Amino acid sequence: QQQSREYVNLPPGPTPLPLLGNLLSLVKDSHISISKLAKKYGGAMTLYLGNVRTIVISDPNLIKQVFVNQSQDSTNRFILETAKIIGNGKNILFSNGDYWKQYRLVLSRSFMRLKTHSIMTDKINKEAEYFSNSFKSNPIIDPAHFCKIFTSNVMMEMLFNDRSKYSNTETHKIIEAIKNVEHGLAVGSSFDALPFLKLFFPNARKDLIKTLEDVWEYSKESIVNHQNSLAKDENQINDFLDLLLTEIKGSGNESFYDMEGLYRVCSDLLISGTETSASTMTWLILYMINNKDIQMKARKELQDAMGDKKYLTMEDKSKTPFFNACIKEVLRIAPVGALSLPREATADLEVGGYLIPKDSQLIMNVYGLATNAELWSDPLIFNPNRWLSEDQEMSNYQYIPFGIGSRACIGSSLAKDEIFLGVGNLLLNYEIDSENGKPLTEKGNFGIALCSQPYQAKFTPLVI
Ligand code: HEM
Repeated sequence: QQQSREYVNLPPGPTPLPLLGNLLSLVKDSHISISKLAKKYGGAMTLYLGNVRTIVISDPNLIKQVFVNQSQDSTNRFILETAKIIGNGKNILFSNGDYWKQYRLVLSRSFMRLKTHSIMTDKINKEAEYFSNSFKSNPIIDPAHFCKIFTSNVMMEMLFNDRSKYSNTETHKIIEAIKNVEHGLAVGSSFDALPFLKLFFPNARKDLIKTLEDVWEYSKESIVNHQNSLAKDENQINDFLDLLLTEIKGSGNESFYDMEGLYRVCSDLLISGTETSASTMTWLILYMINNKDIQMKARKELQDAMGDKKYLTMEDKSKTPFFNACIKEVLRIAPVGALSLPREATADLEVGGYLIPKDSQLIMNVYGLATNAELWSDPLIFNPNRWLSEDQEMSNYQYIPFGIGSRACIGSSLAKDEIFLGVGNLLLNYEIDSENGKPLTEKGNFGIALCSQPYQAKFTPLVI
Protein backbone atom coordinates (compact mmCIF):
# COMPACT_ATOMS: atom_id res chain seq x y z
CA GLN A 1 0.00 0.00 0.00
CA GLN A 2 1.28 3.43 -0.97
CA GLN A 3 0.22 5.01 2.31
CA SER A 4 2.77 3.04 4.35
CA ARG A 5 4.73 5.30 6.71
CA GLU A 6 8.06 3.54 6.34
CA TYR A 7 9.63 6.59 4.66
CA VAL A 8 11.18 9.00 7.12
CA ASN A 9 12.40 11.66 4.73
CA LEU A 10 9.30 12.44 2.67
CA PRO A 11 8.57 16.08 1.78
CA PRO A 12 6.24 17.57 4.43
CA GLY A 13 2.46 17.76 4.00
CA PRO A 14 -0.85 17.80 5.87
CA THR A 15 -1.78 14.73 7.92
CA PRO A 16 -3.87 12.33 5.83
CA LEU A 17 -7.17 10.81 7.06
CA PRO A 18 -7.67 7.06 6.78
CA LEU A 19 -9.07 6.05 3.38
CA LEU A 20 -9.63 9.64 2.12
CA GLY A 21 -6.07 10.87 2.65
CA ASN A 22 -6.04 14.63 2.04
CA LEU A 23 -8.89 14.64 -0.47
CA LEU A 24 -11.22 16.67 1.75
CA SER A 25 -8.87 19.66 1.54
CA LEU A 26 -9.04 19.49 -2.26
CA VAL A 27 -12.75 19.05 -2.95
CA LYS A 28 -13.30 22.62 -4.20
CA ASP A 29 -10.97 24.50 -6.58
CA SER A 30 -8.22 21.94 -6.14
CA HIS A 31 -5.66 24.05 -8.08
CA ILE A 32 -6.10 26.91 -5.56
CA SER A 33 -6.25 24.62 -2.50
CA ILE A 34 -3.06 22.83 -3.58
CA SER A 35 -1.27 26.16 -4.11
CA LYS A 36 -2.36 27.37 -0.64
CA LEU A 37 -1.10 24.14 0.92
CA ALA A 38 2.18 24.49 -0.99
CA LYS A 39 2.66 27.95 0.51
CA LYS A 40 2.45 26.35 3.94
CA TYR A 41 4.43 23.14 3.33
CA GLY A 42 6.91 24.24 0.68
CA GLY A 43 8.04 23.66 -2.91
CA ALA A 44 7.95 19.88 -2.46
CA MET A 45 4.91 18.60 -0.58
CA THR A 46 3.43 15.17 0.10
CA LEU A 47 -0.33 14.67 -0.29
CA TYR A 48 -2.40 11.52 -0.28
CA LEU A 49 -5.20 11.44 -2.84
CA GLY A 50 -7.14 8.56 -1.35
CA ASN A 51 -4.24 6.22 -0.79
CA VAL A 52 -2.18 7.48 -3.73
CA ARG A 53 1.02 9.04 -2.42
CA THR A 54 1.48 12.22 -4.41
CA ILE A 55 4.41 14.65 -4.41
CA VAL A 56 3.48 18.15 -5.58
CA ILE A 57 6.31 20.32 -6.90
CA SER A 58 5.71 24.08 -6.76
CA ASP A 59 9.22 25.56 -6.89
CA PRO A 60 11.10 26.31 -10.17
CA ASN A 61 14.42 24.91 -8.93
CA LEU A 62 12.77 21.72 -7.72
CA ILE A 63 10.87 21.36 -11.02
CA LYS A 64 14.26 21.39 -12.72
CA GLN A 65 15.76 18.98 -10.21
CA VAL A 66 12.97 16.40 -10.60
CA PHE A 67 11.77 16.74 -14.21
CA VAL A 68 14.99 17.77 -15.95
CA ASN A 69 17.97 16.51 -13.93
CA GLN A 70 16.27 13.20 -13.04
CA SER A 71 14.12 12.98 -16.19
CA GLN A 72 14.99 9.34 -16.85
CA ASP A 73 12.88 8.42 -13.80
CA SER A 74 10.15 11.08 -13.97
CA THR A 75 8.96 10.84 -17.59
CA ASN A 76 6.40 8.04 -17.24
CA ARG A 77 2.74 8.90 -16.78
CA PHE A 78 1.08 7.77 -13.56
CA ILE A 79 -1.56 5.32 -14.75
CA LEU A 80 -4.84 5.08 -12.85
CA GLU A 81 -7.96 3.25 -13.99
CA THR A 82 -9.41 6.00 -16.22
CA ALA A 83 -6.08 6.25 -18.03
CA LYS A 84 -6.17 2.47 -18.60
CA ILE A 85 -9.65 2.67 -20.12
CA ILE A 86 -8.63 5.50 -22.46
CA GLY A 87 -5.27 4.10 -23.45
CA ASN A 88 -4.95 0.39 -22.68
CA GLY A 89 -1.21 1.14 -22.77
CA LYS A 90 -1.48 1.83 -26.51
CA ASN A 91 -2.20 5.55 -26.86
CA ILE A 92 0.12 8.55 -26.50
CA LEU A 93 -1.27 10.34 -23.44
CA PHE A 94 -1.10 7.32 -21.15
CA SER A 95 1.45 4.87 -22.52
CA ASN A 96 4.99 4.49 -21.22
CA GLY A 97 8.40 3.04 -22.05
CA ASP A 98 9.41 2.00 -25.53
CA TYR A 99 5.86 2.01 -26.89
CA TRP A 100 5.41 5.70 -25.96
CA LYS A 101 8.88 6.61 -27.28
CA GLN A 102 8.27 5.12 -30.71
CA TYR A 103 4.84 6.71 -31.08
CA ARG A 104 6.07 10.08 -29.81
CA LEU A 105 8.80 10.00 -32.46
CA VAL A 106 6.52 9.42 -35.45
CA LEU A 107 3.99 11.92 -34.12
CA SER A 108 6.64 14.62 -33.57
CA ARG A 109 7.98 14.09 -37.08
CA SER A 110 4.47 14.30 -38.55
CA PHE A 111 3.79 17.53 -36.60
CA MET A 112 7.01 19.02 -37.95
CA ARG A 113 6.04 18.18 -41.52
CA LEU A 114 2.52 19.50 -40.90
CA LYS A 115 3.84 22.93 -39.94
CA THR A 116 5.26 23.47 -43.40
CA HIS A 117 2.38 21.84 -45.27
CA SER A 118 0.50 24.53 -47.19
CA ILE A 119 -2.78 22.56 -47.34
CA MET A 120 -3.01 22.63 -43.57
CA THR A 121 -2.09 26.29 -43.14
CA ASP A 122 -4.75 27.20 -45.70
CA LYS A 123 -7.31 25.09 -43.88
CA ILE A 124 -6.60 26.63 -40.47
CA ASN A 125 -6.72 30.14 -41.94
CA LYS A 126 -10.07 29.35 -43.58
CA GLU A 127 -11.47 27.78 -40.41
CA ALA A 128 -10.56 30.93 -38.46
CA GLU A 129 -12.56 32.96 -41.02
CA TYR A 130 -15.63 30.72 -40.61
CA PHE A 131 -15.21 31.03 -36.84
CA SER A 132 -15.14 34.82 -36.92
CA ASN A 133 -18.09 35.02 -39.34
CA SER A 134 -20.19 32.71 -37.17
CA PHE A 135 -20.52 35.52 -34.58
CA LYS A 136 -22.30 37.77 -37.12
CA SER A 137 -25.55 35.88 -36.75
CA ASN A 138 -24.96 35.25 -33.04
CA PRO A 139 -24.14 38.68 -31.59
CA ILE A 140 -24.81 37.61 -27.98
CA ILE A 141 -23.46 34.20 -27.12
CA ASP A 142 -21.37 32.13 -24.72
CA PRO A 143 -18.17 32.14 -26.82
CA ALA A 144 -17.01 28.82 -25.30
CA HIS A 145 -19.43 26.96 -27.57
CA PHE A 146 -18.05 28.38 -30.84
CA CYS A 147 -14.46 28.16 -29.59
CA LYS A 148 -14.98 24.41 -29.09
CA ILE A 149 -16.46 24.00 -32.57
CA PHE A 150 -13.48 25.95 -33.95
CA THR A 151 -10.79 23.89 -32.21
CA SER A 152 -12.49 20.56 -32.81
CA ASN A 153 -12.93 21.49 -36.48
CA VAL A 154 -9.22 22.33 -36.70
CA MET A 155 -8.41 18.94 -35.13
CA MET A 156 -10.83 17.10 -37.42
CA GLU A 157 -9.60 18.92 -40.53
CA MET A 158 -6.04 18.27 -39.46
CA LEU A 159 -6.53 14.59 -38.69
CA PHE A 160 -9.28 13.43 -41.00
CA ASN A 161 -10.01 16.21 -43.49
CA ASP A 162 -13.50 16.55 -41.99
CA ARG A 163 -15.38 19.38 -40.24
CA SER A 164 -18.74 20.38 -38.85
CA LYS A 165 -20.83 23.51 -39.57
CA TYR A 166 -21.11 26.22 -36.90
CA SER A 167 -24.81 26.55 -37.69
CA ASN A 168 -25.50 22.87 -37.00
CA THR A 169 -27.83 22.82 -34.04
CA GLU A 170 -27.24 19.11 -33.82
CA THR A 171 -23.47 19.37 -33.45
CA HIS A 172 -21.29 16.77 -35.04
CA LYS A 173 -21.40 13.54 -33.05
CA ILE A 174 -17.67 13.65 -32.42
CA ILE A 175 -17.84 17.05 -30.72
CA GLU A 176 -20.61 15.67 -28.54
CA ALA A 177 -18.53 12.57 -27.76
CA ILE A 178 -15.43 14.62 -26.89
CA LYS A 179 -17.52 16.64 -24.43
CA ASN A 180 -18.75 13.44 -22.77
CA VAL A 181 -15.27 11.95 -22.56
CA GLU A 182 -13.99 15.11 -20.90
CA HIS A 183 -16.84 14.96 -18.43
CA GLY A 184 -16.03 11.30 -17.78
CA LEU A 185 -12.41 12.16 -17.16
CA ALA A 186 -13.30 14.86 -14.66
CA VAL A 187 -15.60 12.47 -12.82
CA GLY A 188 -12.95 9.82 -13.26
CA SER A 189 -10.37 11.63 -11.18
CA SER A 190 -12.32 11.13 -7.95
CA PHE A 191 -13.17 7.55 -8.96
CA ASP A 192 -9.49 6.90 -9.47
CA ALA A 193 -8.53 8.23 -6.06
CA LEU A 194 -11.39 6.46 -4.31
CA PRO A 195 -12.20 3.28 -6.23
CA PHE A 196 -15.00 2.36 -3.80
CA LEU A 197 -17.11 5.22 -5.31
CA LYS A 198 -17.68 2.93 -8.29
CA LEU A 199 -20.11 0.91 -6.15
CA PHE A 200 -22.38 3.95 -5.87
CA PHE A 201 -22.19 5.06 -9.51
CA PRO A 202 -22.21 1.82 -11.50
CA ASN A 203 -23.04 3.55 -14.81
CA ALA A 204 -20.30 6.20 -14.81
CA ARG A 205 -17.67 3.84 -16.23
CA LYS A 206 -20.06 2.33 -18.76
CA ASP A 207 -20.98 5.83 -20.02
CA LEU A 208 -17.32 6.78 -20.38
CA ILE A 209 -16.56 3.64 -22.36
CA LYS A 210 -19.61 4.07 -24.56
CA THR A 211 -18.70 7.62 -25.57
CA LEU A 212 -15.07 6.65 -26.11
CA GLU A 213 -16.26 3.89 -28.40
CA ASP A 214 -17.99 6.51 -30.59
CA VAL A 215 -14.69 8.37 -31.05
CA TRP A 216 -12.78 5.12 -31.67
CA GLU A 217 -15.30 3.91 -34.26
CA TYR A 218 -15.15 7.20 -36.13
CA SER A 219 -11.33 7.15 -36.01
CA LYS A 220 -11.13 3.52 -37.20
CA GLU A 221 -13.37 4.17 -40.17
CA SER A 222 -11.33 7.19 -41.18
CA ILE A 223 -8.00 5.36 -40.76
CA VAL A 224 -9.15 2.58 -43.09
CA ASN A 225 -10.27 5.15 -45.69
CA HIS A 226 -6.91 6.94 -45.47
CA GLN A 227 -4.98 3.67 -45.76
CA ASN A 228 -7.00 2.76 -48.86
CA SER A 229 -6.42 6.06 -50.63
CA LEU A 230 -2.71 6.06 -49.78
CA ALA A 231 -2.48 2.53 -51.20
CA LYS A 232 -3.79 3.96 -54.50
CA ASP A 233 -1.54 7.05 -54.47
CA GLU A 234 1.05 7.48 -51.72
CA ASN A 235 1.85 11.05 -52.77
CA GLN A 236 -1.69 12.28 -52.18
CA ILE A 237 -1.21 13.94 -48.75
CA ASN A 238 -4.36 15.70 -47.56
CA ASP A 239 -4.02 15.82 -43.80
CA PHE A 240 -2.08 14.87 -40.66
CA LEU A 241 -3.25 11.26 -40.75
CA ASP A 242 -1.76 10.87 -44.24
CA LEU A 243 1.52 12.29 -42.91
CA LEU A 244 1.45 9.97 -39.90
CA LEU A 245 0.71 6.90 -42.03
CA THR A 246 3.55 7.71 -44.45
CA GLU A 247 5.89 8.38 -41.50
CA ILE A 248 4.96 4.96 -40.07
CA LYS A 249 5.57 3.32 -43.45
CA GLY A 250 9.02 4.95 -43.59
CA SER A 251 9.88 3.83 -40.05
CA GLY A 252 10.62 0.30 -41.28
CA ASN A 253 8.55 -1.04 -38.37
CA GLU A 254 5.01 -0.88 -39.75
CA SER A 255 3.64 -3.88 -37.87
CA PHE A 256 4.38 -2.14 -34.54
CA TYR A 257 1.72 0.51 -35.29
CA ASP A 258 -1.42 -1.64 -35.28
CA MET A 259 -5.03 -0.48 -35.66
CA GLU A 260 -5.66 -0.31 -31.90
CA GLY A 261 -2.69 2.01 -31.38
CA LEU A 262 -3.69 4.16 -34.34
CA TYR A 263 -7.32 4.70 -33.32
CA ARG A 264 -6.39 5.33 -29.68
CA VAL A 265 -3.72 7.87 -30.66
CA CYS A 266 -6.10 9.66 -33.06
CA SER A 267 -8.81 9.93 -30.43
CA ASP A 268 -6.18 11.20 -27.92
CA LEU A 269 -5.34 14.03 -30.29
CA LEU A 270 -9.01 14.88 -30.79
CA ILE A 271 -9.68 14.86 -27.07
CA SER A 272 -6.54 16.64 -25.86
CA GLY A 273 -6.57 19.19 -28.69
CA THR A 274 -10.14 20.44 -28.39
CA GLU A 275 -11.04 21.58 -24.87
CA THR A 276 -7.54 22.85 -24.01
CA SER A 277 -7.18 25.41 -26.82
CA ALA A 278 -10.89 26.32 -26.75
CA SER A 279 -10.78 27.07 -23.00
CA THR A 280 -7.68 29.21 -23.43
CA MET A 281 -9.42 31.19 -26.21
CA THR A 282 -12.50 31.62 -23.99
CA TRP A 283 -10.25 32.90 -21.16
CA LEU A 284 -8.51 35.33 -23.51
CA ILE A 285 -11.85 36.75 -24.72
CA LEU A 286 -12.85 37.16 -21.06
CA TYR A 287 -9.67 39.08 -20.20
CA MET A 288 -10.17 41.27 -23.31
CA ILE A 289 -13.68 42.11 -22.05
CA ASN A 290 -12.40 42.95 -18.57
CA ASN A 291 -9.49 45.04 -19.90
CA LYS A 292 -10.88 47.32 -22.61
CA ASP A 293 -7.60 49.28 -22.93
CA ILE A 294 -5.76 46.03 -23.71
CA GLN A 295 -8.49 44.99 -26.18
CA MET A 296 -8.15 48.32 -28.02
CA LYS A 297 -4.35 48.21 -28.05
CA ALA A 298 -4.29 44.64 -29.39
CA ARG A 299 -6.88 45.49 -32.07
CA LYS A 300 -4.90 48.55 -33.22
CA GLU A 301 -1.72 46.49 -33.48
CA LEU A 302 -3.51 43.74 -35.43
CA GLN A 303 -5.09 46.29 -37.80
CA ASP A 304 -1.70 47.89 -38.47
CA ALA A 305 -0.13 44.48 -39.12
CA MET A 306 -2.88 43.47 -41.55
CA GLY A 307 -2.81 46.33 -43.99
CA ASP A 308 -5.69 45.86 -46.44
CA LYS A 309 -6.36 42.18 -45.74
CA LYS A 310 -9.64 41.22 -44.08
CA TYR A 311 -8.46 38.15 -42.17
CA LEU A 312 -5.30 37.36 -40.24
CA THR A 313 -2.83 34.70 -41.34
CA MET A 314 0.11 33.19 -39.48
CA GLU A 315 2.54 35.41 -41.43
CA ASP A 316 1.19 38.41 -39.49
CA LYS A 317 2.37 36.98 -36.16
CA SER A 318 5.86 38.48 -36.38
CA LYS A 319 4.28 41.96 -36.52
CA THR A 320 2.13 41.67 -33.39
CA PRO A 321 4.38 41.50 -30.29
CA PHE A 322 1.71 42.96 -27.97
CA PHE A 323 -1.00 40.47 -28.99
CA ASN A 324 1.56 37.64 -28.76
CA ALA A 325 2.28 38.81 -25.20
CA CYS A 326 -1.49 38.67 -24.48
CA ILE A 327 -1.46 34.99 -25.53
CA LYS A 328 1.57 34.28 -23.32
CA GLU A 329 -0.11 36.05 -20.44
CA VAL A 330 -3.40 34.16 -20.69
CA LEU A 331 -1.47 30.87 -20.65
CA ARG A 332 0.18 32.08 -17.43
CA ILE A 333 -2.81 33.44 -15.52
CA ALA A 334 -5.27 30.74 -16.68
CA PRO A 335 -3.26 27.62 -17.51
CA VAL A 336 -5.88 25.06 -18.55
CA GLY A 337 -3.52 22.25 -17.56
CA ALA A 338 -3.31 23.76 -14.07
CA LEU A 339 -1.75 20.63 -12.56
CA SER A 340 -0.43 19.22 -15.85
CA LEU A 341 -0.82 15.46 -16.38
CA PRO A 342 0.56 13.38 -13.51
CA ARG A 343 3.90 11.61 -13.91
CA GLU A 344 5.31 8.67 -11.95
CA ALA A 345 8.58 8.26 -10.05
CA THR A 346 10.03 5.07 -11.57
CA ALA A 347 12.91 5.08 -9.03
CA ASP A 348 13.58 6.83 -5.73
CA LEU A 349 14.20 10.51 -6.55
CA GLU A 350 15.78 13.33 -4.60
CA VAL A 351 14.03 16.66 -4.17
CA GLY A 352 15.46 19.53 -2.13
CA GLY A 353 17.05 17.14 0.37
CA TYR A 354 13.90 14.97 0.67
CA LEU A 355 13.15 11.55 -0.78
CA ILE A 356 10.46 10.86 -3.37
CA PRO A 357 9.87 7.12 -3.09
CA LYS A 358 9.59 5.03 -6.26
CA ASP A 359 5.97 4.62 -7.50
CA SER A 360 4.81 7.99 -6.15
CA GLN A 361 2.54 10.14 -8.30
CA LEU A 362 4.26 13.40 -9.32
CA ILE A 363 2.37 16.62 -9.91
CA MET A 364 3.82 19.82 -11.39
CA ASN A 365 1.94 22.71 -9.85
CA VAL A 366 1.71 24.74 -13.07
CA TYR A 367 -0.90 27.11 -11.60
CA GLY A 368 0.95 27.62 -8.31
CA LEU A 369 4.19 28.42 -10.13
CA ALA A 370 2.46 30.91 -12.43
CA THR A 371 0.68 32.78 -9.64
CA ASN A 372 3.34 32.79 -6.90
CA ALA A 373 3.79 36.37 -5.67
CA GLU A 374 7.45 35.66 -4.86
CA LEU A 375 8.09 34.94 -8.54
CA TRP A 376 5.79 37.45 -10.27
CA SER A 377 4.69 41.00 -9.57
CA ASP A 378 0.88 41.24 -9.12
CA PRO A 379 0.43 37.68 -10.37
CA LEU A 380 -3.39 37.78 -10.37
CA ILE A 381 -3.49 40.82 -12.69
CA PHE A 382 -3.69 40.19 -16.45
CA ASN A 383 -0.71 42.23 -17.62
CA PRO A 384 0.73 41.37 -21.08
CA ASN A 385 3.35 44.11 -20.64
CA ARG A 386 5.24 41.94 -18.16
CA TRP A 387 6.40 39.91 -21.19
CA LEU A 388 7.64 42.99 -23.01
CA SER A 389 9.55 44.63 -20.18
CA GLU A 390 13.11 43.78 -19.29
CA ASP A 391 12.31 43.87 -15.55
CA GLN A 392 10.72 40.46 -15.14
CA GLU A 393 13.50 38.14 -14.01
CA MET A 394 12.41 34.70 -14.94
CA SER A 395 13.50 31.13 -14.44
CA ASN A 396 12.58 28.80 -17.32
CA TYR A 397 10.73 26.63 -14.84
CA GLN A 398 8.19 29.04 -13.36
CA TYR A 399 6.16 29.27 -16.60
CA ILE A 400 5.31 25.78 -17.86
CA PRO A 401 1.75 25.84 -19.28
CA PHE A 402 2.63 23.04 -21.71
CA GLY A 403 4.58 20.93 -19.20
CA ILE A 404 8.23 20.12 -19.52
CA GLY A 405 10.85 17.92 -21.18
CA SER A 406 10.34 15.09 -23.65
CA ARG A 407 6.83 14.49 -22.31
CA ALA A 408 5.69 18.09 -22.81
CA CYS A 409 2.60 18.92 -24.88
CA ILE A 410 2.98 17.80 -28.48
CA GLY A 411 0.38 20.28 -29.75
CA SER A 412 1.70 23.49 -28.16
CA SER A 413 2.64 25.14 -31.42
CA LEU A 414 -0.70 24.29 -33.08
CA ALA A 415 -2.54 25.53 -29.96
CA LYS A 416 -0.77 28.91 -30.05
CA ASP A 417 -1.54 29.26 -33.79
CA GLU A 418 -5.23 28.53 -33.16
CA ILE A 419 -5.46 31.09 -30.35
CA PHE A 420 -3.66 33.70 -32.48
CA LEU A 421 -5.90 33.23 -35.52
CA GLY A 422 -9.16 32.56 -33.65
CA VAL A 423 -9.11 35.40 -31.12
CA GLY A 424 -7.10 37.71 -33.41
CA ASN A 425 -9.79 37.58 -36.12
CA LEU A 426 -12.51 38.22 -33.54
CA LEU A 427 -10.70 41.33 -32.27
CA LEU A 428 -10.33 42.61 -35.80
CA ASN A 429 -13.97 42.17 -36.65
CA TYR A 430 -15.86 42.87 -33.42
CA GLU A 431 -15.92 45.09 -30.41
CA ILE A 432 -16.31 42.59 -27.57
CA ASP A 433 -18.15 43.31 -24.33
CA SER A 434 -20.00 41.41 -21.64
CA GLU A 435 -23.75 41.16 -22.13
CA ASN A 436 -24.53 43.74 -19.41
CA GLY A 437 -21.34 45.81 -19.76
CA LYS A 438 -20.06 44.70 -16.33
CA PRO A 439 -16.73 42.91 -15.72
CA LEU A 440 -16.88 39.10 -15.72
CA THR A 441 -15.71 36.88 -12.88
CA GLU A 442 -12.12 35.69 -13.30
CA LYS A 443 -12.71 32.72 -11.01
CA GLY A 444 -12.13 29.42 -12.78
CA ASN A 445 -13.80 25.99 -12.75
CA PHE A 446 -11.35 23.12 -12.39
CA GLY A 447 -12.50 19.77 -13.76
CA ILE A 448 -10.17 18.05 -16.18
CA ALA A 449 -9.14 21.49 -17.45
CA LEU A 450 -9.16 24.93 -15.82
CA CYS A 451 -12.11 26.65 -17.55
CA SER A 452 -13.77 30.01 -17.06
CA GLN A 453 -17.30 30.16 -15.62
CA PRO A 454 -19.85 30.21 -18.47
CA TYR A 455 -20.52 33.79 -19.59
CA GLN A 456 -22.42 35.66 -22.30
CA ALA A 457 -20.54 38.13 -24.48
CA LYS A 458 -21.73 40.75 -26.95
CA PHE A 459 -20.00 40.88 -30.36
CA THR A 460 -20.66 44.18 -32.14
CA PRO A 461 -19.37 44.14 -35.74
CA LEU A 462 -16.82 46.86 -36.45
CA VAL A 463 -17.42 48.89 -39.56
CA ILE A 464 -14.13 48.81 -41.45
C1 HEM B 1 -3.63 25.74 -24.84
C2 HEM B 1 -3.66 24.48 -25.23
C3 HEM B 1 -2.96 23.35 -24.56
C4 HEM B 1 -2.42 23.24 -23.30
C5 HEM B 1 -2.35 24.31 -22.21
C6 HEM B 1 -1.86 21.90 -23.18
C7 HEM B 1 -1.20 21.43 -22.06
C8 HEM B 1 -0.63 20.18 -21.95
C9 HEM B 1 0.09 19.70 -20.80
C10 HEM B 1 0.33 20.48 -19.52
C11 HEM B 1 0.49 18.42 -21.07
C12 HEM B 1 1.30 17.50 -20.13
C13 HEM B 1 2.78 17.78 -20.35
C14 HEM B 1 3.77 17.11 -19.42
O1 HEM B 1 3.51 16.02 -18.87
O2 HEM B 1 4.86 17.66 -19.25
C15 HEM B 1 0.03 18.10 -22.40
C16 HEM B 1 0.26 16.90 -23.04
C17 HEM B 1 -0.25 16.59 -24.28
N1 HEM B 1 -0.93 17.43 -25.14
FE1 HEM B 1 -1.43 19.35 -24.79
N2 HEM B 1 -2.10 21.23 -24.34
C18 HEM B 1 -2.75 22.07 -25.22
C19 HEM B 1 -3.13 21.78 -26.53
C20 HEM B 1 -2.93 20.60 -27.16
C21 HEM B 1 -3.27 20.31 -28.55
C22 HEM B 1 -3.87 21.32 -29.54
C23 HEM B 1 -2.94 19.00 -28.78
C24 HEM B 1 -3.09 18.18 -30.02
C25 HEM B 1 -2.73 18.53 -31.19
C26 HEM B 1 -2.38 18.47 -27.55
C27 HEM B 1 -1.92 17.19 -27.39
C28 HEM B 1 -1.25 16.72 -26.28
C29 HEM B 1 -0.75 15.36 -26.14
C30 HEM B 1 -0.91 14.23 -27.18
C31 HEM B 1 -0.11 15.28 -24.91
C32 HEM B 1 0.59 14.06 -24.31
C33 HEM B 1 2.04 14.03 -24.74
C34 HEM B 1 2.78 12.82 -24.20
O3 HEM B 1 2.34 12.23 -23.21
O4 HEM B 1 3.83 12.47 -24.78
N3 HEM B 1 -2.38 19.46 -26.60
N4 HEM B 1 -0.64 19.19 -22.93
